[in-house]
Amino acid sequence: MKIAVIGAGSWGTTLADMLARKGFAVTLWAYEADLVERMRRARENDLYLPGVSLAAGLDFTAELATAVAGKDLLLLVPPSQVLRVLMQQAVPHIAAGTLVVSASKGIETETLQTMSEVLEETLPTSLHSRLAYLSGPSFAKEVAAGMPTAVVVASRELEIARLVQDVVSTETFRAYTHTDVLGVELGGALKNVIALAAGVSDGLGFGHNSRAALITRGLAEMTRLGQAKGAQAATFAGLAGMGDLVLTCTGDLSRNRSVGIELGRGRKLKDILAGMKTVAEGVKTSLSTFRLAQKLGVEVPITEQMYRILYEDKDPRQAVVDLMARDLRHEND
Ligand SMILES: NC(=O)c1ccc[n+]([C@@H]2O[C@H](COP(=O)([O-])OP(=O)(O)OC[C@H]3O[C@@H](n4cnc5c(N)ncnc54)[C@H](O)[C@@H]3O)[C@@H](O)[C@H]2O)c1
Ligand SMILES: O=P(O)(O)OC[C@H](O)CO
Repeated sequence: MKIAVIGAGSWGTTLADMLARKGFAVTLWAYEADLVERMRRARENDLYLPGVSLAAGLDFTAELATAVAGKDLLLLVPPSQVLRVLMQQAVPHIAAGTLVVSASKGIETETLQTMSEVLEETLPTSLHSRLAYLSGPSFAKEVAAGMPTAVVVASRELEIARLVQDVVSTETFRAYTHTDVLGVELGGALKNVIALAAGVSDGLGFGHNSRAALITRGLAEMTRLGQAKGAQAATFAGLAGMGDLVLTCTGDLSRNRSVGIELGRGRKLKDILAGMKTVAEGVKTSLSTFRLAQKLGVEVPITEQMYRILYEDKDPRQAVVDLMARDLRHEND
């Protein structure tokens, strides 16, 4: 099977390396042409995955058309906000019958569309039944180090999910199948917003009680919004929901949680982002999720406060006060 991985950030590079080691012919497309040159020479992604020696058979290119042409499977791993433009450029070169798997976690800010909605709008209808989504608790660094990891592959067509499950699973990377595409992709996108909030809580010096409350009530609002959009509630109790939420709200490797910690310590968003070359998807997804929730008439109190901290420069301490002062209610309301 010939595979192209689109996006050479830490996750795309890790997945490309893993699949090349499994014996597939893998081409990794990078946005940065100079990075391609360096990866070819040193077999290391010094920008996004330093210190990891890449598989001998892994091929690199900065040409998107070359990357996608003649492939059996495309694994899409760019930041979510650029998926649309990349697909618009790639479409004329994608062969009929190609499997297309998205591993990006986010919601477009302009359209409020999820990755499945973006792909269904940009790819020809003939490819829609060939689409799948990879999500779940998976820090790239830990996967690259061969640490046991469990993820979910969702597709509306169970057969396609099974096919992709077989392709991506290894001795240390265990994929489960799912058919709730929306639930799986929303779990991965929405948890980033709650992870920012958990970081803010840590940065403010709050403790385990606060974090546990954010995780649990965060899951409640993720589920509420997901259901309003047509996802299944049970999906949010699985790897792509609760699993990824716990990982990202507690793990020191999370970029989203790290950004939240800095905000909680009083740094300004633009200063934090200026020093970052990696993507913290939750920053943009806070905006899209808050707008989406307003559009669907769903209450998302944690996301709303995160949006106000990020986009209205609200003092994080006041955001906590406002969250705690809301009307008292039943837990399941
Ligand atoms: N890193 C992880 O542990 C991890 C795990 C699961 C899912 N993800 C998801 O994978 C996606 C990619 O994240 P990552 O962590 O691999 O990236 P990263 O933060 O390591 O690197 C940033 C990436 O953005 C790319 N980029 C920047 N500007 C671009 C542009 N204009 N056009 C195209 N590409 C551009 C860079 O080339 C690079 O590939 C995100 O949606 C993320 O949520 C990441
Ligand atoms: O580092 P983060 O916060 O982008 O999280 C990475 C992955 O989504 C964890 O599953």
